[in-house]
Amino acid sequence: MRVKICGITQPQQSVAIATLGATALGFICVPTSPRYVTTAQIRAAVAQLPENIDKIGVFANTDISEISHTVIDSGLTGIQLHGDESLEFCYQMRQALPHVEIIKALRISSLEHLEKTANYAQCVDSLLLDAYHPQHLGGTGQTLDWQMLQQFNPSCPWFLAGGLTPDNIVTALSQAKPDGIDLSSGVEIKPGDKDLDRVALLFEKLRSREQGGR
Ligand SMILES: O=C(O)c1ccccc1NCC(=O)[C@H](O)[C@H](O)COP(=O)(O)O
Repeated sequence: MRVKICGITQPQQSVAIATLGATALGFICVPTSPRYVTTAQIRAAVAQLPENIDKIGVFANTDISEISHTVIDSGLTGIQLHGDESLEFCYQMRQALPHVEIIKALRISSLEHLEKTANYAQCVDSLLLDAYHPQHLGGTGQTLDWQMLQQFNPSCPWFLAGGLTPDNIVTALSQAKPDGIDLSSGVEIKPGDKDLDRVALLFEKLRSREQGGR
């Protein structure tokens, strides 16, 4: 299972989190976020990371040329579109960056929202389902209704996000069956400052769940 830890701001934490077992790290490129990092900060973190770690930039309602410049200048291997990006935008993004992973994040508050995700599955590499919050786009610690996701099986791989923690991850995965998980505030001391003990605990929980066959 892919494990993405999002909202990294410190290069030394990115290396430690990769060593603990993360397969992907997320860097927030949304200036209003308390976890925002500049292109230069991302470049510094990426330079210290092994090649097999996915380096994902998180954008919201940013134009294609700005995203492309950030990706090229920083060495990101993927982007996560976390705003109101249309299907058309995702197709154009694919043409602009054909070799970069595109993840479309969708903030879900109802079954209707969930049904709309099918269209995006055609034009991106992966979906990421996050919880809806009226004021904030992400990193809110709000959980999704995992029960609603029991039958969710889109035509592309998907990440479960939204309020996941080392304490609730086993319950979440007993209900939803994602290809990957994404955590931010559930493994933080404060926004952008990850709690490495909580990250280690997360991987312990995932390992013992695997060993128990759950
Ligand atoms: O984390 C942010 O500050 C953020 C700001 C603006 C857009 C997206 C943002 N985060 C995106 C993520 O992928 C988070 O990991 C996701 O929302 C889950 O966060 P959490 O509920 O804290 O685990």
